[in-house]
Amino acid sequence: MKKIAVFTSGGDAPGMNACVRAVVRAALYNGLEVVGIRRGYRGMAEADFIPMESHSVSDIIGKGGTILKSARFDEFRQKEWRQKAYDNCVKEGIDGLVAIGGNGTFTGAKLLMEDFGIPTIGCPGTIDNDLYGTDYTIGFDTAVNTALDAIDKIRDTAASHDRVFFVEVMGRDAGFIAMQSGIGGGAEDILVPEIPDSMDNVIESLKKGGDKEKPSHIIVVAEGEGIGNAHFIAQKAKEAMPNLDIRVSNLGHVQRGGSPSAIDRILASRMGIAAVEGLIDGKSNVMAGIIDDKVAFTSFDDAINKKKDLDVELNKMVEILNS
Ligand SMILES: Nc1ncnc2c1ncn2[C@@H]1O[C@H](COP(=O)(O)OP(=O)(O)O)[C@@H](O)[C@H]1O
Ligand SMILES: O=P(O)(O)OC[C@H]1O[C@](O)(COP(=O)(O)O)[C@@H](O)[C@@H]1O
Repeated sequence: MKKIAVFTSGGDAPGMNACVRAVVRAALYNGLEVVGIRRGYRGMAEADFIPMESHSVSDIIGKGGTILKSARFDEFRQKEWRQKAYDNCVKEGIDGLVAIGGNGTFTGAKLLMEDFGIPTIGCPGTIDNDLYGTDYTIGFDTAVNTALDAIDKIRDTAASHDRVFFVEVMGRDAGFIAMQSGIGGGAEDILVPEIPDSMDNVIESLKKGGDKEKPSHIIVVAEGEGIGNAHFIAQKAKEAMPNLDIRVSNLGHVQRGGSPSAIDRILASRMGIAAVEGLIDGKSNVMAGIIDDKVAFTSFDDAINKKKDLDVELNKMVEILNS
């Protein structure tokens, strides 16, 4: 192996830059040439390559977003676009890839590998933490802390006005951010897609709040919650309990930005180095994750298809901590 490429794709997650830096520096350390591909698979199909030197990644470890930019590029589902991407990689002399992203990014990488045999290792980059084969994904810890900071601030105003707040956090299909930020923020209730909920349960929880002379109430709602989004749930709650002063706050994309936490910087650096060392060792079609604080490689198939379970028992804590 002589020359590898690194790219970020799908969403962006705080810590992706730390991962790009680790990949570049680990490649150079091991005597490999390295290029960056801008805007993920779009850049691969459009030959948007930039040579990376050690200084190219100076001063990015603490920066949010991704210097390589990210893109959602649905055309990559078609083989003709993957062919173009592969041809560009061959022209550029690339013989290994490090893909930083989530499920979709790994699906694209797996198809590229199956179609053309280009060795690829993935690093899990998504704030949602919903990837099998790693205890935590790059960006999750920072996103939880961002959500927590917002919940603390919402608590101040909720308490002053005796209000009920439904706070929606990200997590398209998973409740990891909701569970951790909800517990850390002292939420009275947490609604996640992994636990079947009903409006009756929500209303019961709101009534309990009233009984305890604790009229301010924070309910954290994961984006993928089965009942509906925070606005819908708030509207139903208002219909059932018109006397409550209810507000909704959707934290949105602020959760994807900002300087990565120490945990994310270190996680991303470990994963980036592991990906390069994995390629050098002849590994491919795998994701470099960290399980029980040790590097672990998991096949793209498993990372994509197996579901990482949220520990639903954590929800029991919410009941105990609100008694
Ligand atoms: N089924 C697929 N086949 C080929 N490429 C895919 C597929 N799914 C996703 N991709 C590529 O990966 C990119 C990132 O996927 P996406 O689901 O948006 O984000 P993430 O990687 O964070 O899950 C897509 O924009 C597309 O270029
Ligand atoms: O605005 P976008 O880019 O479509 O992303 C929104 C999505 O990004 C996420 O934060 C994470 O998505 P990725 O797994 O693609 O990184 C989801 O929770 C959310 O639904």
